[in-house]
Amino acid sequence: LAHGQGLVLDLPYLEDTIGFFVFSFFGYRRIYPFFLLCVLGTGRGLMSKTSLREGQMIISLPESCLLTTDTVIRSYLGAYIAKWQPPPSPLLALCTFLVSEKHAGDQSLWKPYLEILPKAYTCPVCLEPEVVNLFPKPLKAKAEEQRARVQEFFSSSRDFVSSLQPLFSEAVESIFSYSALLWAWCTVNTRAVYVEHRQRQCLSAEPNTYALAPYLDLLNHSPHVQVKAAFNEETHCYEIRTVSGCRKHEQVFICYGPHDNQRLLLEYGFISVQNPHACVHVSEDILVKYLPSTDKQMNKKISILKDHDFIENLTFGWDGPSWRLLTALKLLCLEAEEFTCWKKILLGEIISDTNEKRSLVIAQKICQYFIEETNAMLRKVSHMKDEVALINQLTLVETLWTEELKILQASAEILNRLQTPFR
Ligand SMILES: C[S@@+](CC[C@H](N)C(=O)[O-])C[C@H]1O[C@@H](n2cnc3c(N)ncnc32)[C@H](O)[C@@H]1O
Repeated sequence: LAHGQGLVLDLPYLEDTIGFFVFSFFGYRRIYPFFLLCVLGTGRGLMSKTSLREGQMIISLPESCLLTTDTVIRSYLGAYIAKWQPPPSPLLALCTFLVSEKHAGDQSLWKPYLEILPKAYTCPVCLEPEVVNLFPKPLKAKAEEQRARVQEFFSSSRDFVSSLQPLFSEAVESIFSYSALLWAWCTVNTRAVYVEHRQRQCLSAEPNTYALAPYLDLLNHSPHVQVKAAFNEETHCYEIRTVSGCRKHEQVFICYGPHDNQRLLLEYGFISVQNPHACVHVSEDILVKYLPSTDKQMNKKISILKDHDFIENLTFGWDGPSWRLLTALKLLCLEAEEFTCWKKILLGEIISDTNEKRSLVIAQKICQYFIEETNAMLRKVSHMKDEVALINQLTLVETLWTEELKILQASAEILNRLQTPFR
């Protein structure tokens, strides 16, 4: 199997577990051409028993199978949500329902689904701070934002959660603990599909676009496939069609979006090896690191880049430095007498051989700096793997840095070739 060794389980198992839920519980008996497949590396996934042609339906899940805020509002929680002021957010409503149903155990109608949900997640908010500390700088900042957002989500849930006490014999604080709400938050964040719902007065005005889709949410991500996924208003089903087709007995992948690895780790807790969208981000401080500090126009150049939205999304990728990164460097490398030409640079024009050459040299230096930094981080992670009992978390970070190193090495080679005409 492309993603490591796997174990194929046959339909009886599927019927026993989630099959019971989707096929029997909802009286929904359409048989999909899938086995459930256990794959190391991607977690569980689905495999097609037949080949799927371009445009063919992968899965069509009826609205009644979706777990949305409508489900929550129709439930025993609905009355509590309706009377709570200010109205809880759609995310809080869903998370509260997930925790409450999990607590209900055998009594929950959603038990078969809840049982197959992961017990733990690997989004940065779930990782140890010493592991997050090993992230590339931009990801580390986003991971810290994520942690702060989840903590705020938890503290702002306290009053609403207290209002639910009449529903439970145990103290609500112990049921809706930080770890329980974190688990629910990660479940929604990593598994929900996008379905627009009408705004409900009993919920806050934040986006109400989450739908948990049992069975469908076993589909793993590949950046190499294309799918069309949306809620079909005519059939009232959430439908996914393959655009690229799928071979018989292969795992069926969908594409969560054209995300780079840092985004995949941040939102879904995994890294995609050989991801064509993977890249290494160049921040402002690194961009100017190898430029002469004596350049009197440097501040002006930086503010031009900022005004024209050229200071962010500067990257190295498998194809070398991005056009945006080279353009920013060309502008920063302008000689004093060329400075008036800055608009031409932003339009993609070549100003002079000197400018072309200088910008490539600086790009190469930045790339080399990143290669050294990446190698140092890989050594650090490797030492920590010997000492700290966080092997899975450290392996995740190691994979991220290893992929970044491959990208930088490819970029360095490309930059070498680009400089040949100027030697
Ligand atoms: C919608 S679920 C897919 C089903 C999941 N594998 C499971 O066992 O429940 C999304 C999660 O699956 C995992 N995943 C999806 N695609 C992956 C991939 N290409 N490589 C590794 N893990 C992947 C990640 O943990 C992600 O958060």
